[in-house]
Formats: sequence, structure tokens, C-alpha cells
Amino acid sequence: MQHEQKSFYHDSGSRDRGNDIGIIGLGTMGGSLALNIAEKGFLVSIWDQNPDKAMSVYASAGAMRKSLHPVQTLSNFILSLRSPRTVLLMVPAGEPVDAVLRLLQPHLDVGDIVIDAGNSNFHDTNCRAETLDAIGLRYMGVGVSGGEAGARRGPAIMAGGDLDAWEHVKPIFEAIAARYGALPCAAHVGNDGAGHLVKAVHNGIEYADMQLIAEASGLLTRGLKLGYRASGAVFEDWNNGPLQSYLIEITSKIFKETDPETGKPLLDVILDCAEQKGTGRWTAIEALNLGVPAGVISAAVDFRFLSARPAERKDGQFVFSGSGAQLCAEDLSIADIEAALIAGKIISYTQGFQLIQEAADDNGWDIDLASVARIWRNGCIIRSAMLDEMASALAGAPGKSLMRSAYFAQQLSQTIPNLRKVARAGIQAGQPIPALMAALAYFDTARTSRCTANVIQAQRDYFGAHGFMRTDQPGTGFRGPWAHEKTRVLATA
Ligand SMILES: NC(=O)C1=CN([C@@H]2O[C@H](COP(=O)(O)OP(=O)(O)OC[C@H]3O[C@@H](n4cnc5c(N)ncnc54)[C@H](OP(=O)(O)O)[C@@H]3O)[C@@H](O)[C@H]2O)C=CC1
Ligand SMILES: O=C(CO)[C@H](O)[C@H](O)COP(=O)(O)O
Repeated sequence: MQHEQKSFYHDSGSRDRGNDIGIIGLGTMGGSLALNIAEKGFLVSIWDQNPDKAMSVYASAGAMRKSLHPVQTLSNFILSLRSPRTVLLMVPAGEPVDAVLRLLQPHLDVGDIVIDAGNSNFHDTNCRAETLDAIGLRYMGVGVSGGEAGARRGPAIMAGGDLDAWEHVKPIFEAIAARYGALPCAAHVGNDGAGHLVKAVHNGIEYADMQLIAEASGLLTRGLKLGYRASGAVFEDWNNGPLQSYLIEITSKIFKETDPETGKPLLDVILDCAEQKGTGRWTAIEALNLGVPAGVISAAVDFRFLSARPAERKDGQFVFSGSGAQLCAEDLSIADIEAALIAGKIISYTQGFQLIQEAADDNGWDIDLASVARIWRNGCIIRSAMLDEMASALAGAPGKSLMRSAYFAQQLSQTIPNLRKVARAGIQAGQPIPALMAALAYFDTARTSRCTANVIQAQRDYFGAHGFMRTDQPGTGFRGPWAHEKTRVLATA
């Protein structure tokens, strides 16, 4: 093994090798990115805390080995890079990123570029950018989407951070990114943590897309009593229409899959507890922090929480006896469910884009929403035909909410009746469809010029003397008649 490692590592010749980029963290994403970059003709140094990882990436590199240089020590890794050095981290978010930054810092010089390409929380990226900027390092937080296959063959890339640094690394990122026509799905979206914000919202939308599809699948299988194969065929059919997307495509395949161990449909042997690494939750938290309505994304996050409590759900079924009601085919058609899904999708993206806009305003970033939609058209998990239409709508009406653009307003007016019908059927049958219902509630509230918040304001003023605004006079802090009542009570007491 010792001998094997000696011949495998390139440390001896690493000085002044002039490699273009170094990658730290050679797991699922880092290994695939390294191969993708090497394949495009760039010279890549690779290092991982676990030497086996570097060895296995190198072993799988085939003809790309000439561009791939596994290095044994971190100091030789840095020495192998041309100046200014570009180091890309692909390690788990949180403490591992800080740990690697601590290891790297003593080896780097002013002007060197450090890229965190994992799913870091954008607030962390803001802090790290500030700290590293103070010592002359150029820091970038770059969101990469597409999973393992995307990282290898062409991900979508949402870059944030130092603009000069982006200009320096742009040729690499544009070369490895997915393409939409001839255009690379990679762009600089803003400073500091802007790339990681956009990636987090991408993932929040991903949760919502997945949830909406899962709800539609429940309506097909449990409601309309379609079998898995027939449901898979429905998704396949939808993938040829307005819902064309990677997630619909893989769902059609998932529904047709058989478990090799038992011969049962695969979905029957997969536990119904959805896990999460946290980016969808961060998106919902950010929406709450900024006061942006993002109910469809939050419903998707909430559903994952409740799904992950199987004992509670089992007990609930015992205590409340699970829903026995069924949707009946005359109530609902497959076309209704498809249209409801289209409406839910438009509304969840409306919320996601609004969140990006308001987070950008809050952080002083000038994020071009149309450019974000363009990046998402290919390579990423949420890629879909509708994103091209969204890019056009956002470019055509900057500053306008997506669903109010002429195109999507028209789409919604056509599909909301179906969403309403699906929601009614789901409610009557006791079929949980929280994301679809959240979408409908948002739509109905967003088009009600006078809603019921006057009651809430009156209640706040009654119990807390918070005051309210009036419809007939300007100004704030008006009080209800109960203010005098309270004074009287206090006076007599
Ligand atoms: N998997 C996916 O589909 C996607 C993941 N991401 C993001 O990319 C990042 C990497 O994910 P992924 O490749 O899946 O993760 P993996 O777990 O497959 O790989 C992570 C790598 O980082 C190394 N590592 C872990 N902790 C440390 C540390 N403290 N110091 C140095 N190295 C460390 C691991 O080494 P060791 O094996 O020794 O622990 C491993 O080689 C994450 O932020 C993830 O959220 C983004 C898009 C898609
Ligand atoms: O970033 C990704 C895709 O773009 C990851 O695959 C995604 O984060 C998975 O998230 P979770 O584990 O929370 O479901």
C-alpha cells in the first residue's frame, strides 16, 4: 500500500506545476467536479482528508489522468497551483468548511481565490467573505446543482462573491456547466453569499416541486386508484407537456421500478420518512426572517418533518382512524391534477423568486431574477421547460411578481379552477395535499384587495394597545373604543 501510494501521488513534481485549480473534498460532488474540470482540459490538483478518495477519483479518470494530480500533503497541494491560486472546497456545510479554511489559510497569499461550492448557509458565506477579505483573500460562495451526474456532465452554477475572482474562474465554470442551447447555465448572481442564497432558494423550490409531485402521485394512486405503472405512464405523459421537467421525468421512472430483492414495486419497500440536509428549511427560515410569504415551500418542509415522525402518524391513524374516503373518478380527472400541479408550480416559483428579490434587497445585492431563471433552465434538479418561460416573463416585467406577468397570470386563470377542484376533492377524501392547499390559499389571499386582517388588527389593539391604521384617515396608532373602557377599568381598580 505504501509503495502504491508513493507512485500514485504527484507531490514530488508539484512545485511550480502551474495547475489551474485545486479541489478539496472528493466525495460524491467533488470527485465528479474534478473529473468534469479535467475533462475540459484544465489542470486539477486534488486532495482529500481520506487518501482513498483521491485514489478512487484518479483510478476512475481514464484519459483524464494527465490533467488530474492527486497530492498527498496540503502544502504540496497549494504549491502545485499557479498564482493566484484557486482552491475549490466541496465538503459538507458548516464546521467542515471552517475546518478546511483554517487548514488552508496559512498556505495562501493575498489575492488567492477560495471557492466554497457546497451548500453553505449564505449567512455563513457572508461572514467568511468578510473575514477572508480582511486578510486579502478572495472568497466565493458558489451554488452547484445537478447531483452527482450533473457535477460530472454539466451542473447549473450560481456564483456569488468577489467579481474579479469570478472573472478569473469564469472560463472553468462556463466550460463545465450545463448548456441551454449554446449558453452555459452559469453566472455570477451577486456579491458575498448571493450564490448560496440563490442555491438555497433553488433547493426550497426543489422541496416544493417534489412535494407537489408527491401529492399528485397520492391523488393518482390513492385517489383515482391507478396502479404504479399506470401512474408512471401518467407522469411520462405529463413530461411531454407544460410540466416537462427532470423531476417529473425521474418520477415516471421511479413509479415503474421494481425492488430487485423482493420483486415488489420499489415504492412499496421505501420507508415514507423524508430526510433533509437543511437547505429547504433555511429557505423557509429566511422567508420568515424577511416576512416574505412562502407557504408552498414551508408546507413542503413541514410535510418532511411530519413524515419523519412515523410513530406519531401511526398513533394518529389509530386514534382518529385513517381516512377511508376515496376520490371518485367523476369528481376528478387526470387533467385536473395536471392543471393543479401547473398552478401550484407557478405559485411556488412566484414565492421563491420574491424571496430572492427581497433577500437581495436586504443584503444590497443586485440579483437579476431573469438571469437566475436562465441558469436553472438546465443542469440543476429543478430544470424544466417552464423555467424558459419564467426567464422570459421575469425579463419582460422586471420587478413584477412572476404570477402577475401576462403569461403566467393567463396560465393561472386557466388552471386555478382545477386546483380548486383538486383541493376540494382532497379535503373531502381526507387526502393530505398541504402544498397544493397552500398554493391555493396564497392565490386567494393575494387577489383579495380587502382581507380579514382588520379583525387581527382590532384584536391586537384590544389586548395589547398596538393601535391600527384606518381606511378613512391617514396615519397610524388609532385606538378602538376599548381603549377608554380599559382606562375606566384601571381607574376603578
Ligand atoms: N450530493 C449532492 O447531490 C449535492 C451536494 N451538494 C453539496 O456539496 C457538498 C458536498 O456534498 P457531497 O459531495 O454529496 O458530500 P460527500 O459526503 O460525498 O463528500 C464530502 C467530502 O468532504 C470531506 N470532508 C468531510 N468533512 C471534512 C472536514 N472536516 N475536512 C475536510 N474534508 C471533509 C469528506 O471526507 P470523508 O469521507 O473523510 O468524510 C468527503 O470526501 C455539501 O455541501 C452538499 O450539500 C450540492 C449539490 C448536490
Ligand atoms: O443540493 C442538492 C441538489 O441541488 C441536493 O441534492 C439537495 O440538497 C438534497 O437536499 P435534501 O437532502 O435536503 O433533500
